[in-house]
Amino acid sequence: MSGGPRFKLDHGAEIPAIGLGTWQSKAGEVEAAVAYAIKEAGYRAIDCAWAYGNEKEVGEGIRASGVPRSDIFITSKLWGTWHSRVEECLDQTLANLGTDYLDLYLVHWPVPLNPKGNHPVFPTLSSGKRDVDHDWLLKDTWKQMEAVLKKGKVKSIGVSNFSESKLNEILPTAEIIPAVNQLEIHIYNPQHKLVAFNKSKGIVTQAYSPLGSTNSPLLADEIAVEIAKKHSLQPADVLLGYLIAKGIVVLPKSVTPARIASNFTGALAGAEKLDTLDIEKLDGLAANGKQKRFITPPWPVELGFEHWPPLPQ
Ligand SMILES: NC(=O)C1=CN([C@@H]2O[C@H](COP(=O)(O)OP(=O)(O)OC[C@H]3O[C@@H](n4cnc5c(N)ncnc54)[C@H](OP(=O)(O)O)[C@@H]3O)[C@@H](O)[C@H]2O)C=CC1
Ligand SMILES: O=C[C@H](O)[C@@H](O)[C@@H](O)[C@H](O)C(=O)O
Repeated sequence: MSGGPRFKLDHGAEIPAIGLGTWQSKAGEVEAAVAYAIKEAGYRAIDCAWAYGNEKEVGEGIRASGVPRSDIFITSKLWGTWHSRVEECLDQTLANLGTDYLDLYLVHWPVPLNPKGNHPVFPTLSSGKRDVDHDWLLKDTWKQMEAVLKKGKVKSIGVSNFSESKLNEILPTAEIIPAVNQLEIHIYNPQHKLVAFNKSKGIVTQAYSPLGSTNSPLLADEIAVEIAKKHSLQPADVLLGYLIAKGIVVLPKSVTPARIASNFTGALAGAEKLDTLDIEKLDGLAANGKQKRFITPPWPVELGFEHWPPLPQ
């Protein structure tokens, strides 16, 4: 099976420490990227979402790899307009991907959106603000997540973009603890406290945008470059290896074959070569003036995160 190192989830399943991201991977590019990642570069995990609009092509890429479905860890995510209809959104995702189960299903954001609004993905009010369903409770979304798990349609369930306060909206009534919390985590937004909170609850942290997303300044960070030079690594290897060394799953996205391959081998090399001092230096960057988030959609509700921009007026 391989696919690199794996981390244990609380209920005993295992999750590959490296997965390929697919957000903003375009039609005409993503099938080849996914097939290459699995067949040539050694990936065994793919991170998808209903909202990315490219799940059909991702599924084609998985099949084109020739690697059996059972060897691949597929994650997808429930979008906000579906919080009150979890199984329906999941069924669309399963049909899109051409599979009858997911390895991991996540609540994409802790923000239920109006299912009868003016747009199926991003409903808005006349003010232009996103149309949030303020009457729907996250604990009821979670009940439905538990139901699809019990039905066998998904092997693990988790959340994404949940702060400690949002986790506390579901934990008291949860029968099943989220296996994973997928968050924006990288050297400029390490969220040390939230990662520790996840750990205290047995929740594995996954890092999205681990390279700093599109046009990232992280790859040129002085300290990351210095550590890369010291170990004959690329800066991307340092950014990814740093997270894996801390027990955090990384989800680098690329549609460029050379980067898909080097992110996989480089992440492993980085995790092996970085020493305690390197990790300490990288851990301290955000607190020393480099704190920055790259993914801050204009949700008109408090998410409870540190370092989140003011809500839209
Ligand atoms: N749960 C959530 O809300 C979110 C989840 N995610 C998930 O996490 C994944 C990763 O996050 P994402 O925001 O895409 O950002 P990443 O940090 O993975 O960065 C992706 C960008 O970096 C480029 N890149 C990739 N590898 C290298 C490299 N070795 N050297 C230089 N540039 C490189 C890619 O370009 P190119 O493709 O052209 O090679 C792309 O522009 C997403 O694809 C998605 O699956 C992301 C955001 C939010
Ligand atoms: O997973 C990727 C991100 O969460 C992305 O789906 C959102 O940031 C979305 O573009 C939004 O504007 O809300």
